[in-house]
Formats: sequence, C-alpha cells, structure tokens
Amino acid sequence: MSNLIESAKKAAAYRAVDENLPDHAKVIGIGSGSTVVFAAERLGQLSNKDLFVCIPTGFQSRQLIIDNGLHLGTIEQYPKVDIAFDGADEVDPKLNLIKGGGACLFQEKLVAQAAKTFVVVADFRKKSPDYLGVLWRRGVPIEIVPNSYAKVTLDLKELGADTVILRQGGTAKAGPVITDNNNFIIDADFGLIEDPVELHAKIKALVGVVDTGLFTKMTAKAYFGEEDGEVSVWEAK
Ligand SMILES: O=C[C@H](O)[C@H](O)[C@H](O)COP(=O)(O)O
Repeated sequence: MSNLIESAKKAAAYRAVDENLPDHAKVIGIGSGSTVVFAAERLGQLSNKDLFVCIPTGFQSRQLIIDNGLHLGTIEQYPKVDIAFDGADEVDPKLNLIKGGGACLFQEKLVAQAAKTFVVVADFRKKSPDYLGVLWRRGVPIEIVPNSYAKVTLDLKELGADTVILRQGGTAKAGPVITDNNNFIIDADFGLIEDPVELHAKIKALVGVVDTGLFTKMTAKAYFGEEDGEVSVWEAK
C-alpha cells in the first residue's frame, strides 16, 4: 500500500510540473508535506532550473528547495509568484481544500494567494466525492496566537465545532505543536462542510486566529495520482 501511495504522489507531482510550468516562470512557490517533495524533485531535474527562484512555505519546504539544487528566494523579495505547487489533506470537486495537516497552513496560504496559478498535487485518498470533512476527519486546522487558545477554543465551540483539540507534539514533543511562525494549531471538527467560504470567514474573524486550513477560490487545478497508476485532473470551472 505505501509503495502504491508513494508512486501515486510522484505521478501526480511530476505531471503537474510538466503540464503547468510557464515557459518563462521566474518565481515558483513550493508547498509543504510529503507529495510536494516530488514536485521539488521534478523541478530540480529541469535544465533551466538556474533561471527561476523558489519560494518556500516553511522549514521543510526550504530544505526541499536547497536539497534539490534550486535557487531559494523569500516571499518578501518576491511577493508576486508565477505558479505554486502544494499538497492538500482533502479536495472537494469545487477545488476547495483542507490543508494544515502538517501545521504549515499560514505560509502556504500566503504563497498560494501570491501565485498567479496554484496547482495542487495529491493522491487518490484526498479526493472528496462532494464536501470537505468527508475524508479528512481530524478537523479543520487553525493557526492561532498561543495565548489565545483557551478563548478561541470556546469561540469555536460556539461556532458549532463538535471537538476542538489543541494539536500536541505526541511522542516527538511534550506539549503543543509549534508552527514555523511560533504559533499553535487547533483542530476543530465541524463535520461535513457545505460552505467552506462562510466557515472560513467566521473562524478567521475570531481574535487570535492567524488563518485557517480552508483554502477556497484559489486552486486552478488538482492532480491526483490514482491507484491504477493513472493521474486524474480536476480543473476550476
Ligand atoms: O501542513 C501541511 C500541508 O498543508 C500539506 O500540504 C498537507 O498536509 C498535505 O500533505 P501530504 O502531501 O503529506 O499529504
């Protein structure tokens, strides 16, 4: 199973890069997670890789850029990005996403918003048949300023969350996960999400919330590596 999933991730990422990189792309965003690893790998194989810079979305992403021999830039230097590639935890048919399973959502959203074209790479397990919250059952990841966690927890319950969990480091760290921006992550389960735009707006309005893992109206295409080795593509309508 794990080989199948790795192959699916690689197939999706390679095809997404091959089909979408603009000829004269100068600035490319690199997301976070285990699937975008293959997008960075593909970019690192290009003969013209000295002609563009890559903008990371966190520590892991920065390492990917360096390890693949790509030129590293920052979003402060390059606030206009030609194209960005990133993974997702769940994608619905309207190309709304849940992201942040790896706690990288804020910088990912910054780079995705800065990008002219935002392309998602994922495997077949991320493809929701209808709504977000169907397959990804851990809740919506929300980045918050640390000392707001108790108040934001109450607020999220008032907004209708069934469970609100301050994400913990598990065996790797005693205490909460700390993001690349020195914040906390809350996972709030809202069940099936029929209107992610509205839910995002309500959560984002809470004091203490930096951003949510709901990415709406920003994805141009999503590439999915399938179980049979094929790649399927969803495009924004
Ligand atoms: O915080 C993590 C990011 O949003 C990832 O892009 C997302 O979790 C998908 O990661 P993966 O490609 O490992 O499934």
